[in-house]
Amino acid sequence: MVKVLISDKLSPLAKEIFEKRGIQTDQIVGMTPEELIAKIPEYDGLAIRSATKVTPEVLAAAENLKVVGRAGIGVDNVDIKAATANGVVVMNTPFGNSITTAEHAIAMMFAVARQIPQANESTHAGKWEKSKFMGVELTSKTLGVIGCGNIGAIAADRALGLKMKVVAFDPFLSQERAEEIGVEKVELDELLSRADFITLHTPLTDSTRGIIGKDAFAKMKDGVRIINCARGGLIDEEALKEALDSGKVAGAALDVFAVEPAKENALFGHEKVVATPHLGASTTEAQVNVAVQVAEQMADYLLDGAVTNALNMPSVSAEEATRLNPYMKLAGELGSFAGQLTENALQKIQIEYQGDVTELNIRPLTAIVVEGLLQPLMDSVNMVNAMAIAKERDIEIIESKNEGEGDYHTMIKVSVTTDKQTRSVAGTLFADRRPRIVEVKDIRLEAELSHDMLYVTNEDLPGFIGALGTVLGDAGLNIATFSLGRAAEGGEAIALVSIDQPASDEVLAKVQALPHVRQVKALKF
Ligand SMILES: NC(=O)C1=CN([C@@H]2O[C@H](COP(=O)(O)OP(=O)(O)OC[C@H]3O[C@@H](n4cnc5c(N)ncnc54)[C@H](O)[C@@H]3O)[C@@H](O)[C@H]2O)C=CC1
Ligand SMILES: O=C(O)CCC(=O)C(=O)O
Repeated sequence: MVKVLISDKLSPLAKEIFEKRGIQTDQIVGMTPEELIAKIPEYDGLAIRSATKVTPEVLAAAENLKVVGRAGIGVDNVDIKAATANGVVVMNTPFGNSITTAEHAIAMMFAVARQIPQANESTHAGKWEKSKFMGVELTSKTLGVIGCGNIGAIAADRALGLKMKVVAFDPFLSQERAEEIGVEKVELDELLSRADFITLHTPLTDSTRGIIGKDAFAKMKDGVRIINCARGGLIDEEALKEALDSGKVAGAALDVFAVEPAKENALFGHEKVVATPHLGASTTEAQVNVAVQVAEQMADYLLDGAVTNALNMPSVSAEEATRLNPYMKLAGELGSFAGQLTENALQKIQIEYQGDVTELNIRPLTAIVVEGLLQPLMDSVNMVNAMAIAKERDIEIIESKNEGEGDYHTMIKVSVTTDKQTRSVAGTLFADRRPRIVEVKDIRLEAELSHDMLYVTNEDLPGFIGALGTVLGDAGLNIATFSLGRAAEGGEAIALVSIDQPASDEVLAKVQALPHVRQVKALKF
């Protein structure tokens, strides 16, 4: 039975959805890394928020794990490289909490502009410090948005509604999109020098870590206010403290911290700092959205092979998955066939899609061909990591589509180039949707693959078939199917023989010794 572990606090709807779809689900929150490592081998799926750290060690222990689902956006708590290498799909829910998080950023902007948390505390203490809490208006002020993706764009939209001017820095923001949102696209330095308020909405990556540090503060207006509802590591907290102390920065509203959970931080207790404990996504609506979405996505993948919002796999809808399934089998068989015939270092894989298959999403098909090809070389390859492994090994992959039909209504041809030669194998789906091999080394034949096969190449001369049948019969091997093809009369011929039991090395040696045999190989599918 398929099993999922929920290791963070998620709406109970997630468990309900998993169970309704027949997936056994355990929720264990607050495990230590060691406890998670001990528990994870039991599960096919792991559903998390931000507290669980999916480290290489966790992934190495996760022998049955197929998918990690992040109920939220940021996946900096998941080692995606290690997940890919271990063949684990990583999914997130990119829109479920965007509005909520953008609203939190706007709430934090008001809080820091009017010192609401500080005034609240003072008023509760009976101090009535009316003159202490002089604020600033937002109307007509300039908001600088760093990272204008989903959340940044919503925050910008809300700020425009508050009659602010919005400038945005985002290297991937097009001029058209900026105009559509209603923001002025600027470079970072210009944003820093013009903004009265700055809000951060980028992921934490190597290029964004510490994007707001000493140098950036020096370029800002005096009295600027900073809001961070993205990730703690974007701001150098020491530099921020200095800028707050010097008066350069009038206030900071922080939902996220360099180290979380943040029980201690140099900024805590600072009178100009408003802090919340990573509450950006914490609304009822957002938590329902992300929990439902992650559970549906993970169940779709585990049960039907549909891939949505994966960070390390191409997307495949449930409808596409159904149409793709027979092609996946064909692509896997072609890859595996070519891989078992390949004895030298792979240099190039060419995959040609012809006819009906060109209407489908070919990326997962290519991934599965490459998986099949690499499998004889390594155990740990699967369709999630196959492309990355091929890239690492400098194997060139070329896909091409030819919409017109050839002799078959649909065909996939895989050509493999090694340092010695190029070999190809092609297959189609017949009306029964079962795969058939229709070409090997440009020689036509028609074979359905089975668990144990013999691949024999020989010179096309009389007597070979009888001799081969005798060797197999003498060894007690029953022939299930026998497919033959030849380049030309008397030329190279290929036999693909399906046998009911595997052939021993001794049988293979006897076949190899038959007159006119060039090569014999036992294949497994
Ligand atoms: N506080 C919280 O609870 C939450 C925090 N987040 C954080 O918010 C971040 C943003 O989320 P979304 O807007 O949904 O992501 P997104 O992917 O839609 O947008 C991120 C934007 O940052 C831009 N970007 C990337 N590198 C940049 C750079 N060096 N300089 C400027 N811009 C850069 C990208 O081009 C993209 O447009 C997430 O990565 C996550 O870390 C998300 C949800 C909740
Ligand atoms: O799950 C949470 O509360 C945090 C949300 C978050 O940071 C994200 O979605 O990136």
